Amino acid sequence: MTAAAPSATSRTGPPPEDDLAVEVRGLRRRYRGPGRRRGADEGFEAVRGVDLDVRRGELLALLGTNGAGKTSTLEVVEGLAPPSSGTVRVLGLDPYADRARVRPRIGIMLQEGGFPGALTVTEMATLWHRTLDRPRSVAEVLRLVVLEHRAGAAIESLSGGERRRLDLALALMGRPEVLFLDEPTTGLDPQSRRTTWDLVRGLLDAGTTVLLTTHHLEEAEELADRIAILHEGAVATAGTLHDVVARQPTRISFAVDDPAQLDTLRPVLGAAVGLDQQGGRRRARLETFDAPAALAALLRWSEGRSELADLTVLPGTLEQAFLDVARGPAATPPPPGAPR
Ligand SMILES: Nc1ncnc2c1ncn2[C@@H]1O[C@H](COP(=O)(O)OP(=O)(O)OP(=O)(O)O)[C@@H](O)[C@H]1O
Repeated sequence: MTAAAPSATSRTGPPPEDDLAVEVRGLRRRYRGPGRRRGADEGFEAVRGVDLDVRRGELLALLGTNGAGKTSTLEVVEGLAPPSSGTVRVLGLDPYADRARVRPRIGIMLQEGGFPGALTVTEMATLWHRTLDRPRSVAEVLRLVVLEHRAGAAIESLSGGERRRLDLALALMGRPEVLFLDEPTTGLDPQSRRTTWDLVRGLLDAGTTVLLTTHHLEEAEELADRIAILHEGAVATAGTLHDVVARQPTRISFAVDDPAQLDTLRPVLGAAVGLDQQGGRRRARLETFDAPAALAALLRWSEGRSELADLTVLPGTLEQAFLDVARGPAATPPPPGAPR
């Protein structure tokens, strides 16, 4: 992670504009009302200068801590609210000012569908069908989200996961070019989640662009072409899964019986080696961006010694990257190559 605020635009320079389905530049969104500081009345700025690109046909996963500003960002991109400042383009158009032209080309799955509970699934889907230009049939979307068996059920009788799938069915009924999914698999069991992932993969294969928010890191790992992690209204880190994970160190640990031996290890490694207690045994721990070199040095050092038992090597993970963002800038590791 760099000191300058990163953006979710490409690291190799911005793609050509006509390649972008969604383009967000310097987006800010302030809610009116009392501020959070005592006596302040300036409202609350939930989105503080976000840049995002979503190329046609790709899936960008927007991750972030609770309250990071994902939904606030998404609502502006969907054209449901104007930005306080900055610009947003969806399919080359302003989604708020040009919403009559943008709306028929996008699909939106909100966090809360808010459907009338007394209607049946089919009645709701049929109502929605009538509002669209060239929709998929009701039967097709219910089949896609595996909800045909609940077609005659009242919405109020659906389980949480079934309601999420109805939300998704309606979002993709209009054959959207760009699909916005706000936490699409929250409340879904592991099997239904996988079915939804397969459905999203199928839509991507057919050329649909997807901007998705999720708290399931595995979902981002499975589906995303690129990832952006938001924290306190700004993009904290972004890139492909590989880019984001490569900014995390590999963590190496091993059991030690005689901590005094580590005094000879530190100069060899040129890295800090910590010591803690786990499972009744002392473990040495170190972090490195050059795991092969550190492991080679460790093996050389361990020759002729009893140390280096129970060696574990954990490469960086998306979870680590997320926790790193959540802990804030003070905990941010230096970029690869930097001395530790
Ligand atoms: N209408 C509103 N008025 C004032 N503050 C709001 C309003 N809506 C959201 N906020 C605040 O803006 C911040 C960002 O909220 P937002 O819902 O965008 O976050 P999020 O990243 O989607 O969070 P979560 O992961 O918890 O769903 C939060 O602190 C929230 O309390």
